[in-house]
Amino acid sequence: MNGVWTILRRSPRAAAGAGILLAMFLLALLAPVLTPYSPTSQDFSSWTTPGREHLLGTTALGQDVWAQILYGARKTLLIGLMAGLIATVIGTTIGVAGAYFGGRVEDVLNVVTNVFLVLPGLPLLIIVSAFVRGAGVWSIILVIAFTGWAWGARVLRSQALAIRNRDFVQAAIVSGERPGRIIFAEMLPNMAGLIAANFFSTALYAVLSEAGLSFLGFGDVSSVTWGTMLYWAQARGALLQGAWWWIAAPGLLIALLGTAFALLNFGIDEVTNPKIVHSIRATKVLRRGRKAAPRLVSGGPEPLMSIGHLDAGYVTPRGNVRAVRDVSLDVAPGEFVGLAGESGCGKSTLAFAATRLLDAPGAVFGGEARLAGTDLLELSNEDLRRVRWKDYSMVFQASMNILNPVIKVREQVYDAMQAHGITDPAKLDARARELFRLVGIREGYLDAYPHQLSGGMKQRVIIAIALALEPKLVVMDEPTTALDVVVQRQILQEIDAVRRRLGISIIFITHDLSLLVEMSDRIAIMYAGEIIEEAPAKALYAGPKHPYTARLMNAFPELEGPNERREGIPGRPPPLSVELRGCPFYDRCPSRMPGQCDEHKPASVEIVPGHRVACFLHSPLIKEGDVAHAAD
Ligand SMILES: Nc1ncnc2c1ncn2[C@@H]1O[C@H](COP(=O)(O)OP(=O)(O)OP(=O)(O)O)[C@@H](O)[C@H]1O
Repeated sequence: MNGVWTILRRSPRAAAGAGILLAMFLLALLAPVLTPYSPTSQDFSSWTTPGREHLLGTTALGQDVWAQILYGARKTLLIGLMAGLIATVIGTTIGVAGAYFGGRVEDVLNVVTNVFLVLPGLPLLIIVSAFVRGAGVWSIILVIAFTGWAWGARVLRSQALAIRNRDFVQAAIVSGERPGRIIFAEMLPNMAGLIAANFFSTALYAVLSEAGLSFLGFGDVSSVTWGTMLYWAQARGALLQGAWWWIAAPGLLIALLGTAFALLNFGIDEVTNPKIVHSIRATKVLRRGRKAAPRLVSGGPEPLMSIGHLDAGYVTPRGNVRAVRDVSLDVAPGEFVGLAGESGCGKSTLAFAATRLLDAPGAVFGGEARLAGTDLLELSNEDLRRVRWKDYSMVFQASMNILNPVIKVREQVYDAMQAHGITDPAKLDARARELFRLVGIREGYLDAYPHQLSGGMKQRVIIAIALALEPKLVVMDEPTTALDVVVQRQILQEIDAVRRRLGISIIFITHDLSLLVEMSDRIAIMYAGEIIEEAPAKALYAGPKHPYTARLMNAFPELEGPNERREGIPGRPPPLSVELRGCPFYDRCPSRMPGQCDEHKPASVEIVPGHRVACFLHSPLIKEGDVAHAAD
């Protein structure tokens, strides 16, 4: 339900579509209240023009057109929605089953889908409906659903294939979950936006098909729908008689209903595609208790990026996974901030949420992400498009896969610049060459295709694109993890050189704490969705305060000195789908204090300027509630 409200709130198109649809539902429901006449009774004089007695005039047989419109809405809506629903269920089942099971099943389902796709739609509809002619509204619904599911199956299969390869689905398969559970609990919720958009586009197809079939006389002409009204109007020569109302009323309403479905389709796509679904209920709950975001570096410069009390995660059928919990983090202009922590602690969710890229079922539950004072989470999609790439950009681990293999690198580098108004060919060329020099690729590769470049070069191209408009901030989530260590180091050195030259800020996410110590001005350590320690890199290296940071440091080899055997951290982080009481590291902490650390949550406290830690060893008296109280 939250998702529905979010879509309506964020997309004026979806809201307009829903408004029109609601109005039509009301017309259909309130038909007996809105007209005293039956849609089929022929009690009136023929061809009466619209007026007080007959709002929309009468037909050749003396039926009231307004009554026909009201009662016809019932069947037209029923046909549109039910045919849309059935076609979506068939399309989703076939698309997802093919993607999930692969092999023979996928081959067979693909052939079936392709056969339906190549058969021309209208002739197929006409042939099938000719067979079931006169069999009633439900046969029309089934005919339309039967001929209209294939396109949805194709689209949903593509998305299901992508989701099936995601880590959480692979993990569910490996852990032996049943296919039905994986499909319904893991995959389908991730496809909700596309399934809903597909439903409305199929409903649109159904309404238009019913109108077309009825108009041609292949519908159930004995029942009153907007489509059969058109059929009878045409058959009785309404236009020749000048009875425009008989044609105009159902015609316009069909167009309006089609528009409503199309608007809902676009609106859902607009909101679910641009990577954010706000959970309003959760947002409200969390905002009620919002405190002022703490400034990280006391007395430091005004931050460029200020993430304040950000809560984000995933909406799943088993409840919300709170992968980012009340995280506040500031980044000063030109600063290199490293974010480290074990796998699954929420680093990527934080990066995606703060840059408005969190895909459904990901959701921002509350908080803010201000870039130069503007909260990115509040921007309209249009405004977001304006600032993305220009004011901030992102490089992710698999970013190099976004390069289109059949388009030359040059054009793909030009893309972002052209989208922001740089169109002069000479300027584009000069800038592209400069960027390539900056990230250490020979300019000649501008005219290569991506498949001619190595993984390292492709990732450099992505970094060049991210820097193209000289953004103030670049968020990098494991940008070099897929590359070998030598290339990794070279690229990182170049990123650092570019940052210093252009004065951009960087948020850099990695598992590799030793790398961060070398590169960063400041480091934040994440654990179980929270930032548990943050400090200047050198201070953190020299004296980590949180037992987790200390153990994390110990798990990596020293930068210098003899090689020693490193210890891991025994135990596992707590699940993020449950509320945590006390310190999240309690179970694994060698210094835990029963009665204190498991009962109370330690607040993040600045123990020396610029060094914050959330641990009772260093802030024994301060619990989270105390801080909230003090802030009030
Ligand atoms: N689509 C999803 N549905 C439910 N939970 C998810 C989904 N995606 C991620 N999670 C969970 O959210 C938590 C945080 O994941 P995230 O990818 O942000 O961690 P991370 O620190 O970036 O991990 P890594 O370093 O391995 O990339 C994990 O526990 C993960 O299982």
